[in-house]
Amino acid sequence: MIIEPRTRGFICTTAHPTGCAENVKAQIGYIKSKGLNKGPKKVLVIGASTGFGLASRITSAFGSNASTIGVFFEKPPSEGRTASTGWYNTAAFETEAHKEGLYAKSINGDAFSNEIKAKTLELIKTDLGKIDMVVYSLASPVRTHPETGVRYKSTLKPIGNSYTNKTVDFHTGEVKDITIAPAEGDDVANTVTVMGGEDWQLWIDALQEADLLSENFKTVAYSYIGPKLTEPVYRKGTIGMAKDHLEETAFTITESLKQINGKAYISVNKALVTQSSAAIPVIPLYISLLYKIMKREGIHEGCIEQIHRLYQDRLFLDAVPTDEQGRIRIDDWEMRADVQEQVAKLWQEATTENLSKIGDLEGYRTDFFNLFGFHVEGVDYKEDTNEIVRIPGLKE
Ligand SMILES: NC(=O)c1ccc[n+]([C@@H]2O[C@H](COP(=O)([O-])OP(=O)(O)OC[C@H]3O[C@@H](n4cnc5c(N)ncnc54)[C@H](O)[C@@H]3O)[C@@H](O)[C@H]2O)c1
Repeated sequence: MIIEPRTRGFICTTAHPTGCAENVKAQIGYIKSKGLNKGPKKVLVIGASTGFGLASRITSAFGSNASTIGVFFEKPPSEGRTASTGWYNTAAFETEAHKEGLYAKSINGDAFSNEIKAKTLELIKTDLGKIDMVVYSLASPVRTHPETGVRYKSTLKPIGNSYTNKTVDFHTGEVKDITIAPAEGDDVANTVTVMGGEDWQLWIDALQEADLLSENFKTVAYSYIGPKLTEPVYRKGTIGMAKDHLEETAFTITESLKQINGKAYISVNKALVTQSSAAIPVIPLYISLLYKIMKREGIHEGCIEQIHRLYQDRLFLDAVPTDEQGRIRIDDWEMRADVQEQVAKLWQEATTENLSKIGDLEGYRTDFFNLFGFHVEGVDYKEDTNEIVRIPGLKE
């Protein structure tokens, strides 16, 4: 079929297999060209099909020849309907990994559930024995609690007062004010339940109880801080409370891993266009201004560059550099004072009329369509494309 982007706000309901495969190959090419001095050997990536999780899987496999198991929640294709983007990404990743003789298998389902945890543990036990790293890179708006069956929804709201600021509709380029009402009722608690650290801890506890973690095991989860500008809706909002909880959980997990000399890390990553960040009001405008400055300064990175730097210059050094709260910082270039000063200045100036000049709206849009395999250079979108693609190592 001829596959075209079908967007609804920040969602795209179609994905292009060839475009997704080209994206994955480009990320693999980047890692191969850079190499890694040191890396993991047997890795479980939870949230492995898009964004930072996919980049972590690629960096592990093609940087240090790691065997990888990926867990994710993606929609398979059916006749006349494309799969979701993470499905095609994974199919391409596994095809490339298998060509090089690398072990790569995947599990598609709800990572929050006991069933998917049990299935993953079984696969590790049978195929890998013990693993030396878990990357926890889930981003989800909902979580069904495995014990109670209650379904919690996360929100992206300020706490205390409503928040008004500029935002952009990145499809039309219209810059306008948006007001977001403050959290109410159980919004904070629910968001912490979905995006906090409880599920990360449950995974590590289950793996440890099953004796599947090797000596000096590492686990890393991803967090975000961002500038003052977005604080009310991000770091001091409902999602920020969840990130606080996730960050505290790193200490609890490290404590529980003492016997095997294991350690849990938080890596604070840069703001990037992913399916998750596109959903957060205000952030797309911030990212389009940030991209403009970081590209001009020659310090722009995507997910793959970020994760390569995380492995090469942080996580696998003998002494892992962290901030005073024990977090790894690969948002260091985003947070540079000169970068933030320039973004804050542009923020004041940004209007519908000037955004395409003073910001990188085009870069934002390209990245957004690229997420789904569209607007990828070299892909012939007029060509008839088979939407039915198999993931070779998918565990049914
Ligand atoms: N995008 C950013 O700007 C940014 C910046 C810093 C930190 N982070 C953090 O990085 C992490 C990953 O975010 P991302 O932006 O790469 O997101 P993403 O949307 O690209 O990836 C989310 C992944 O989680 C999987 N997933 C979602 N729900 C699931 C479920 N119930 N069961 C199994 N898998 C499920 C998806 O299949 C996908 O693989 C998040 O913790 C996010 O807060 C993101």
